[in-house]
Amino acid sequence: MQSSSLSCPNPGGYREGKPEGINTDSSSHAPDSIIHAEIGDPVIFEPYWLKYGIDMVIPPWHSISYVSSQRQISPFFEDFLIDEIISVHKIVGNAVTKDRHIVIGAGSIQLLQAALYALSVNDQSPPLNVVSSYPFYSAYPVVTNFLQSKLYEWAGDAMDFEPTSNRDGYIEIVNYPNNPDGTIRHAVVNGSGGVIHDLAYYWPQYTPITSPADHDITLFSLSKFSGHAGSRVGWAIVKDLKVAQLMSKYIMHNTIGLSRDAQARAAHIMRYVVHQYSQKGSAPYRLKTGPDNTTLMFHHACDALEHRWKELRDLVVSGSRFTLQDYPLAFCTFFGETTTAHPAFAWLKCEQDRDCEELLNSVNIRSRGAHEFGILDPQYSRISMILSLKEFTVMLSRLALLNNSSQTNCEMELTTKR
Ligand SMILES: Cc1ncc(COP(=O)(O)O)c(C=O)c1O
Repeated sequence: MQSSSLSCPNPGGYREGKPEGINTDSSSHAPDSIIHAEIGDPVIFEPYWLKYGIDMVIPPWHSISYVSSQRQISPFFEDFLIDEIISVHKIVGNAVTKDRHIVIGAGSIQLLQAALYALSVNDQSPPLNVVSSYPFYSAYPVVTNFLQSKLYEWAGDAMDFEPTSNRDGYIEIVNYPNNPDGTIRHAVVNGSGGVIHDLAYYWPQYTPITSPADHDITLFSLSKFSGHAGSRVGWAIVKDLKVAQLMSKYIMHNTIGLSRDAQARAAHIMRYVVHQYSQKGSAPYRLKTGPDNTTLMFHHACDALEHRWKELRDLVVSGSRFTLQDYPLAFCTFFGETTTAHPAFAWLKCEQDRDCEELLNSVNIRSRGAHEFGILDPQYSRISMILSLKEFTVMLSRLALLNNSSQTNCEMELTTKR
């Protein structure tokens, strides 16, 4: 038995297939079935990997030891995964990796906690304030306060945070493109604190890549890069060696590193993507240069998201019930074209209804209401754009029902169809 995790993917083994269509049968969804659009589960990638992915085998004798690397700042980080991470960023041009340290964790959510620890552990002051501009990713307050740490505590909206002489210790989390509203954000607190940049969605399928990110601590996640959320692999690119060492220490004490199987799988997936694009030369990798582009991961994902966003926008403008965030055009260095964002979530505003989450609930679409993102206005709710095609299609048909009818009429229509 051989482990393909340790060798280059064989181009001859790639399976060809048609790109994801949008014409999926939605009849099997009963009107009372629940559409789970409240979570950001990236199963939109599943058909792609089913068609184009190549198999990988990890034999039972492989990765038995706790430790692997002799080269990295932690013996729990696989050298070959770090090499692939660097290659991926080089191809995409979305982050500076030269003279940086890479820390690997169980998803970017563990790395966020590692970064909070690293930035606060040597601070003698009362707990550091953790802030983020709202609407902020709903996990930030939960994760920050989960263990009721003495090192840091959630302090809410970064815009409201006023550093004063006796209250200036803070850590700001900046997320771009932002979950839930897809906007590009910058740090807003002008004090002497640390900043964590969460760039889970800074990939060309979601937003134009305008320049390589170059921050003190930058978090990325396999889940939004290629859809492999279940592998639980994230990485941080860190400027300062001491911060990287403290983050690695947190991961060592928290989970004794990350599964080596997961690291091998992540490296295998990345190697596949790197191989695809390096065969095409260097960036820009134009969007419409040939029929084989649909076999390329970023092109395929970008296409699928662009299609979904067009469908949702067409629906929204055909009525007056909903509005959506607009995104500016920007030059994407990866595609070499001026493109716009197609975020993983739509930040839907219900124009005629007091509570958007409640309205969507009435047609069995679960969404995440604005209150979870620090916003008091219940007219906003977040829906996933990266759910399965089947669920997306049903969600659209239910939104269409709502769009041109009063809530009561719409419910009547759904009831009649049962
Ligand atoms: C902004 C943001 N950061 C981090 C995460 C967590 O990613 P991971 O699955 O790598 O823990 C998510 C997941 O949806 C996210 O939306």
